[in-house]
Amino acid sequence: MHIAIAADHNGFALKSRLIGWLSEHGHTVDDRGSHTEEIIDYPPLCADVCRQVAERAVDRGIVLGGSGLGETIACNKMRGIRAGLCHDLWSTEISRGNNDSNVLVLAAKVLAPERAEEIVETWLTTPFKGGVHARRLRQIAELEEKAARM
Ligand SMILES: O=C(CO)[C@H](O)[C@H](O)COP(=O)(O)O
Repeated sequence: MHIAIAADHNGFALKSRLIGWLSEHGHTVDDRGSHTEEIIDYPPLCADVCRQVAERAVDRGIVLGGSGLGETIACNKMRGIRAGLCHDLWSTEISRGNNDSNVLVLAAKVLAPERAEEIVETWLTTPFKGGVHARRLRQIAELEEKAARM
C-alpha cells in the first residue's frame, strides 16, 4: 500500500521505526514530517496526512502522537476521514472490520514499539466487513454532510 505518515515530537522516534517496518514489508511510505524531535503542533500534520488520504494520493494514513487523543480528534474533523486510535489488536480489528478506518492513530507514549508494529500489521491486513457496518458508515457520512451545512 501507499501510506502517508506523520508524527509530532512525541511520535517522531516511533514513526522512524515504523517507516522502516513498512518499507521492509513492501509498502511505499510518504513521510509527511515532522523530521526532528523539536516541539511541533500536531493539527497541521494531521490535516496534511488526512488530505492525502481524502484526495486518494495515498491508500491510507498513519499519525503518531504522545497519547494520540488530540490527533484522533483533529483527523476526524477532516471530510471523508475515519481515524481510529488503537492500543490493542482487538480494537485495531474493529477499526478496520467495522469502521473501515482509513487513518490509524498510535500513541507513542503508550505502546511498546513491537506492539505498534503488530497493530500496523493487523490494521493493514484486516478487511472491512461491510453489511450492517456499511449502513452505519453511511449514517456517519450523513452526519458529516449535515455538520458541514450547519
Ligand atoms: O498526543 C498528543 C495529542 O493527543 C500530543 O503528542 C501531545 O498532546 C503533545 O503534548 P506536549 O507538547 O505536551 O508533548
